[in-house]
This record gives sequence, C-alpha cells and structure tokens, in this order.
Amino acid sequence: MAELLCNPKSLLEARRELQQIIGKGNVVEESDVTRLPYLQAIVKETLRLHPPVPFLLPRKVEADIEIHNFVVPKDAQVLINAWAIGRDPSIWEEPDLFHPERFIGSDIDVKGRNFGLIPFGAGRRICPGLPLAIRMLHLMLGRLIHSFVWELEDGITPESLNMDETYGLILQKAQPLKIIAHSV
Ligand code: HEM
Repeated sequence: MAELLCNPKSLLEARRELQQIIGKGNVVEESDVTRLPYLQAIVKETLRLHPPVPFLLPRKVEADIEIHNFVVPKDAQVLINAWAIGRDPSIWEEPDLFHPERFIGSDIDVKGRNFGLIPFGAGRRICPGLPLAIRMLHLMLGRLIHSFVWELEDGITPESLNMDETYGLILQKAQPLKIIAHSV
C-alpha cells in the first residue's frame, strides 16, 4: 500500500484493472486473481523491493565448497541477501524504481525458479507457507484497492512519504503507514 500511494499511477492502473475485471459493487474472490495480471505484478514488484525475510534463513555449510573462486569453509554460516538480489542492477533495470510493468508478459515468479527473485527462498527449505501467503496477499490487496479509495494524510505527498525500512530477521517499514480510506 505504501508503494502504491507513492506511485499513484500504479494505484490507478490497479483500480482500472479491478473495475474492468471485477466490476463495481462486486468483491474480489480468490478465483479472480488469475485474471488480474497487474495486481499479480504489483505483488511481485513489492516482494522484489521489500522481501519480508531479507536474509532468508541462515544456512550452515556441511563441507568446504568453492563457488566462483571463493572457498566457503565447512561450518560457515551463510546468509543470502534476497534484498540485495532484488535490487541488483545486473539483473533488474532501474532496480530502485517501483515498476510493476516489468513483470507484465514475463514468466518470472516468486516460486524459487528465478534466482533474481527469491522472497520465499528456494530449494529444499523454500517457505512452505508460499501458496497460502500468495493467495492471501492477492486477495487482501485486491480487496483493499477495489473496495476503498485511499489517500495520504494531510501534508504528506507521494514524494515526502517516509519509505525507510528497519532490518532484522524481518524487514519492516520504519514508520507505520497512515492512510485514509474512503468508501467507493
Ligand atoms: C509474504 C509472506 C511470507 C514470506 C515472504 C515468507 C518468506 C519465508 C522465507 C524467505 C523463508 C526461508 C526460506 C529459505 O531460507 O530458503 C521462510 C521459511 C518458512 N516459512 Fe515463510 N514466508 C511467508 C509466509 C509464511 C506463511 C503464511 C507460513 C505458514 C503458514 C510460513 C511458514 C514458514 C516456515 C514454517 C518456514 C521454515 C521452513 C524451513 O526452514 O524448512 N511462511 N518463509
């Protein structure tokens, strides 16, 4: 929601898609999500820029291993920086911009097949809650956008909204988002 309020054009495009596919007065259902590519792109773009578990879960190396001329010694603890991978300029064009359109017509997803986008991790320890999380994210976000008109508090503009993050095991917005909902 914070990225959408910072990027009103994306919010407008999401509303347009929902109005066209779901229609005024109808509520978004789980079964609608496959017909909402822009909503899906917003969720991917948000997870790219703001992975909730920025370093995934720590791994421990079982035996010395050489990767790209670096030796990672047995018993080393390895953290994978999914946050930095999501903003790597060698993978993503204009990586710091919120630009959901980059996923339109692309088959990149968050299911651990594309190592440039791993907000749920990958491999044997990939998040087992992924299917539930993905369903809930689309449903909640779709309903929030379709059922209300959102605006920033008085005196706050998209440019001045504080988007700082705090890091720990979980990535959070440093300042809670305060926005006003109007019924449609
Ligand atoms: C947006 C929502 C979520 C995100 C971004 C997320 C992300 C992650 C990540 C990055 C990992 C570590 C994967 C790795 O290190 O390779 C993880 C592990 C895990 N997640 Fe999630 N998760 C989410 C929601 C959920 C939900 C809804 C559940 C349960 C209902 C869940 C249960 C777990 C469990 C049990 C693990 C540990 C798996 C293991 O170590 O074998 N997660 N999650």
